Amino acid sequence: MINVACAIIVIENKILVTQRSEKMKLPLKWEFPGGKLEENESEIDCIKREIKEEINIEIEVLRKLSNSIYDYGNFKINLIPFIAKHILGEIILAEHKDYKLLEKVELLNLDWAEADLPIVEEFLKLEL
Ligand SMILES: Nc1nc2c([nH]c(=O)n2[C@H]2C[C@H](O)[C@@H](COP(=O)(O)OP(=O)(O)OP(=O)(O)O)O2)c(=O)[nH]1
Repeated sequence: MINVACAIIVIENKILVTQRSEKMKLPLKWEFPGGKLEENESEIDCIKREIKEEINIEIEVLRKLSNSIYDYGNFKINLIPFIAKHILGEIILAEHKDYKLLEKVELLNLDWAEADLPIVEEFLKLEL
């Protein structure tokens, strides 16, 4: 099982979502940006590092949501979600095809990576 941290990043009351590129696994699916934990790396360090690497911004982590464990068949993932806020920097995509800043209700309309669906649902139930 691979451990992947991801971040629901709030920027001026909108939620940042990113689209995987054609070349990545799960091509063109929407996700919360993030990536795999490295050896001996904390979940928080991982998500801050991945967000800086992938979308060029610095975040402050606010809280953790429930992990989502999902079996894609050829690999199994433990997806570790955090809510975070944007602190510094402009969005520059290093790997993703696209991004959107959406209202909460708009999150339901995306073609999500399957593992993200329970996270989207938990997030939508929160007061924010
Ligand atoms: N970053 C991120 N990955 C997710 C989410 N949901 C989901 O199923 N995944 C999957 C897609 C990837 O297989 C894995 C994250 O790995 P990654 O983005 O660091 O690496 P990758 O698969 O693109 O690259 P690689 O395995 O080919 O080296 O987790 C999500 O919300 N965010």
